[in-house]
Amino acid sequence: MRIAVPNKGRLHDPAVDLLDRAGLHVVDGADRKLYADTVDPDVTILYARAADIPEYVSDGAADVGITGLDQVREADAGDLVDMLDLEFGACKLVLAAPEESAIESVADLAGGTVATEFPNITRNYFDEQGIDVEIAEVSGATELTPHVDIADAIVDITSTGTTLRMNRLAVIDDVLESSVRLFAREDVTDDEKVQQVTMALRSVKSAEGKRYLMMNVPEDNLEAVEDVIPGLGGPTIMDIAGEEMVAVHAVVDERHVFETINDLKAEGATGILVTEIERMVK
Ligand SMILES: Nc1ncnc2c1ncn2[C@@H]1O[C@H](COP(=O)(O)OP(=O)(O)OP(=O)(O)O)[C@@H](O)[C@H]1O
Ligand SMILES: O=P(O)(O)OC[C@H]1O[C@H](OP(=O)(O)OP(=O)(O)O)[C@H](O)[C@@H]1O
Ligand SMILES: [Mg+2]
Repeated sequence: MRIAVPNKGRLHDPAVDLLDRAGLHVVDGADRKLYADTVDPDVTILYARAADIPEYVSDGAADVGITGLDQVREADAGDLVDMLDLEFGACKLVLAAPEESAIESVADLAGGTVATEFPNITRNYFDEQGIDVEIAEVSGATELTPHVDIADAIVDITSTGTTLRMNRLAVIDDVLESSVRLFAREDVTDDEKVQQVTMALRSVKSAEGKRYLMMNVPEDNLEAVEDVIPGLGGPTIMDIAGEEMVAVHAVVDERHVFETINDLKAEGATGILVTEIERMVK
C-alpha cells in the first residue's frame, strides 16, 4: 500500500508528524527521496507535490494521499473518496476584488476577468452562478493581478487574511472551505491496509484535545465523583486492595480539565494525575 505525502511546502511537516504519531514511522526517509519505507513493510510513502497528489492517487501511483481538499477539487482526478479530515492546512478559497473597485457582488463580475491558480474550481463556481467570466490562470502572486489590470478580481487562498489586507482586496464571496484530508482511490477504500491506516490516523485525531485523568476516590464518594466527570462513557473503576478507596480513570475533554479537577477535589479525590493521550482506538 502506498501513501502519497506532500514532499515540501507547508503541508509536509504536519503530514509526516501525523503519520509518526499514528505509529507509521518513516524509516530511511532522507531528504529529496521520492520513496520511503515505513515501519510496516506493506506501507510505503511516495513524496509528491501537494497539487499532484490527487492525480497520483487516481492513476494508481499511490493508493491513498494526504493533501488539501482544494487540490482534490481542482484536479478533477477521478473519484477520490474523502476518508478522514486531518484538520490541518485549513484555509478558504475566496473571491476578492480591490476595496476601492465597483465590484461588490458576484454579479458585478459578468463579462470581467478573474485571475486564479485554481481555474477549474473558479470555472465551476461561476458556472453554478450562471455568470460568464474570463479566467486568467496564474501560478502565484495572484493578489497583484487586479492592481496591474490583468484581472478585475481573484479567486485565491486565504487563511489569516493578511495577504488580502496587504493588497487592499475585499472578500466578495466564499468559494470553498478546505482542510487536509486523507483521500483514497474508490477501488481501495475497503482494503485491509487502507482501513488500518485510516483507523491509525483517526485514533490520533480522536486523542487530540483529550486528557486522561487518574485519581483515588473514597468509596463512599464514588457516585458524586462519577457525576462530575463529564462525558465519554463511564469511568474505569478499580478496587485498591485493603483500602476504602477506589482508583478512577477517565478520558475528559481538555477544555473541561480545570473545572473537573476542582470538582473532583471538592468530592474528596486525591492523587489526581492528568496525562496526554497519544491515540484512542475505538
Ligand atoms: N495560507 C495558505 N496558503 C496556501 N496554502 C495553504 C494555506 N493554508 C493552507 N494551505 C493548504 O496548503 C496547500 C498548499 O500547499 P503547498 O505545498 O503548495 O504549500 P506552499 O507552502 O504554498 O508551497 P509552495 O511554495 O509550493 O507554494 C493549499 O493547497 C492548501 O490546501
Ligand atoms: O491569508 P494569509 O495567511 O495571508 O495566506 C494566504 C497566502 O498564503 C499563500 O501564499 P504562500 O505563502 O503559499 O506563497 P506562494 O504564493 O509562494 O505559494 C496564498 O497563496 C496566499 O497568498
Ligand atoms: Mg503556496
